[in-house]
Amino acid sequence: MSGTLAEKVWDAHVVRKGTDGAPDLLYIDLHLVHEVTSPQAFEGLRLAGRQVRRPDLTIATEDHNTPTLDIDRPIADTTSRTQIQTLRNNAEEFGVRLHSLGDADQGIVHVVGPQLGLTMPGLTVVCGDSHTSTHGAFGALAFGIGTSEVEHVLATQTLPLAPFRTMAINVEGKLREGTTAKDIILAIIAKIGTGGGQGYVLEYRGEAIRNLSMEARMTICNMSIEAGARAGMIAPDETTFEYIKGRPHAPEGADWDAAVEYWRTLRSDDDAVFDAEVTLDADSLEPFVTWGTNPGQGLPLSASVPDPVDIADESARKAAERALEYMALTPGTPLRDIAVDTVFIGSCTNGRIEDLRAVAEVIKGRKKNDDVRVLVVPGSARVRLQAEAEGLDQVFLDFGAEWRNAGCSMCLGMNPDQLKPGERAASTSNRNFEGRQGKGGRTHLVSPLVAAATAIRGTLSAPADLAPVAEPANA
Ligand SMILES: CC(C)[C@H](C(=O)O)[C@@H](O)C(=O)O
Ligand code: SF4
Repeated sequence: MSGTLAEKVWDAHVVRKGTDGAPDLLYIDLHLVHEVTSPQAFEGLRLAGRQVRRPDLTIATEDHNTPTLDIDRPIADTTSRTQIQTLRNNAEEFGVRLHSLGDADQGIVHVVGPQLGLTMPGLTVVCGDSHTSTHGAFGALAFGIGTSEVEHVLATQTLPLAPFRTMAINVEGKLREGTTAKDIILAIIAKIGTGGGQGYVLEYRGEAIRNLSMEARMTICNMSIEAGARAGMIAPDETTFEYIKGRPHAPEGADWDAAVEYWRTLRSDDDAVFDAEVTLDADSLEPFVTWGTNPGQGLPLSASVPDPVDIADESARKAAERALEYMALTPGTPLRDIAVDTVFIGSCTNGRIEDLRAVAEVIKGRKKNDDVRVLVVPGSARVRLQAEAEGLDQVFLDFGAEWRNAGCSMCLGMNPDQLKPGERAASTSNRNFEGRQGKGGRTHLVSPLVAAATAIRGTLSAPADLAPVAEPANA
């Protein structure tokens, strides 16, 4: 029977089929855990006298509450310290592997899983975190779950899941220079809206997707949730296999060959029917930035702040009015004229080594704008080590940026890295809700390339807006 990628992975994991509209019970292959959504789940186990059913399929890391400075000192903030200590206690009590601050494999949960080779095609992956959709880039069915579901998975390694609908997102053509995966996903969300993916598992397909690296594919799947989707997926291919091969948890020898043979079957059949289809043209795509307070309020960088008067739909108009007021923006202002005081480069959307390389390439030999504070926060300690091995840290420091330790950091400001009221950031993260990066802070979501150029010019900019670096006279 022909099916979509998502249906194939789902069907391979049904432990018990639901009848009369009841959810199917699915087997879970990988459970990722962090400090924010796990304390009550472990407490639930403790109260019920239960164990973690499969500690070998469960892995925890510290990310949201970790400081990015002075990580060898006790965490100053009491709430964060308690949160992290609780995870450490739980991991020890229940025998769960934990990568703590200071460990080379600590980092944002969605950066750590793929990096260790734990995230693989065809797996079901869950985590008490909405951006678990990131792992779908490998052809895994990856869902964010709530704390009570975390407890259920800890106790049983299964999860009852309601049926989903499928949406194909076809991104055809070739990306132009200066346009990236981030621009693709921001454009998709602007097109279908923050509720456009509700109830769906999205499958990103087409030439532009096939040409993307794994890291870029993760950027896209990461933000599926910002379109309201249950999950986002991309069929695995040679790029996927290449990325996984040789990683600490990747299969080896005959197991590798068998795995790849199976992984090759994980694609939507040519005659598979999707419940919905959307198409985006990569050829005409420009760098995209958000102007509002949800990830769907985005436009090409060459556009101007929209005038709510021109928005026909009343609720969208009201949302735009409110967003512009919060963002302190005037309709008609060219987006390129918007000055920021902070540039944040990091998060599970764009905190991987490739993102840091892309930024370094743009800023090399230049200085940041005097009025802008630039924070570069690697997505994991490994990314940090790799960047340092490549000398990227020096490029950031010479530029005038701050080079920090790994974690979620200013993506959501659960640690000291926050915007002050009224401050405005260009951020490579995924959410621009009111107060997301600090109370009263204003966020423009951008790609790493736009972040880099903005840090130089001080206003939202793309690398194409930069004057060439002057060659030394004696060169
Ligand atoms: C803290 C966590 C539950 C949350 C999420 O689920 O996404 C966070 O990671 C975020 O990005 O807002
Ligand atoms: S980096 Fe941001 S989006 Fe990703 S898990 Fe952390 S807080 Fe959530």
